Amino acid sequence: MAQNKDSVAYLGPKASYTHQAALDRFPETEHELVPQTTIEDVFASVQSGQVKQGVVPFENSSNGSVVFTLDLFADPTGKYPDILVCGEIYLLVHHCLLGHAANSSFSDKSTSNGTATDGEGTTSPAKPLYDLSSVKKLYSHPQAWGQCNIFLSKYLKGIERLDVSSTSKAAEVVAQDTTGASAAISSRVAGDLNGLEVLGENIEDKAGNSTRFFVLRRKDDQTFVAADGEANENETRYKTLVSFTVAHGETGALADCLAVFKKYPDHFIHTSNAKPC
Ligand SMILES: O=C(O)C(=O)C[C@]1(C(=O)O)C=C[C@@H](O)C=C1
Repeated sequence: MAQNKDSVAYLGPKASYTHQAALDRFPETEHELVPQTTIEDVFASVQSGQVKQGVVPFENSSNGSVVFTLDLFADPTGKYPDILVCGEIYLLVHHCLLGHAANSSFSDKSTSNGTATDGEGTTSPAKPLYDLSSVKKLYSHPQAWGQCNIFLSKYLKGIERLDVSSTSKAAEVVAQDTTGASAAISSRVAGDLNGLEVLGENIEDKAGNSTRFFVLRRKDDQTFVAADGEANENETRYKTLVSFTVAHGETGALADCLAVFKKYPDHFIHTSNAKPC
């Protein structure tokens, strides 16, 4: 495990969307990017100080919250008391269906690109680039299924779906099966890295499909604490993530908590003025 002070953990392996988001913010020329097997491993490596920061997926424009990450923020067993969100990264997510196409024939490529959108930004389903009749198993991260419903229900209805820890893990698994029976929903980058064919491209339901990632750090990390102090002196405004639990037995408990925003409007600024930290 990297001890470098500029090390950044991410949900791996290489070529995951989380890796791509991490590279956007933390170029490898200045940071050591450290792949982790699960989102929880990213939390654990930041909490333990093994890495300086971590990148985790948080929510998707078409499929909503990443529940694994939300559960870790809720932290019911108190494992991650020092984790703080200190940044956000948005990534446009274009999914591909990846596999070994050696035994399949080409479908008509001239009609293969389904990227037209309707008025609501919904993408009509992309058409497969290859005959998919040999595909018997699909691998991906659970978040990806819900982003590709139209393509999956039209061309791969009833095919067994197997959850794996990330989309790039799915590409790795599928690369091992050269029979053509397995396919992954993952990125083109992961396909290239694992020697897989693109059997379908832009298979996400909605144009503009994007995922928001959070950057994590320890709240007592002195290098950031000093920078925060300096920023506050300059009246820099930050977005804030607040996590809390309400008394579930009390009617209106959540409304009571939220009422504080109405009661003290001067303490809160409109987010358009806030700097993504
Ligand atoms: O980073 C990856 O590749 C993942 O598998 C995670 C994840 C997520 O949990 O949202 C990241 C981006 C996409 O929305 C789909 C999956």
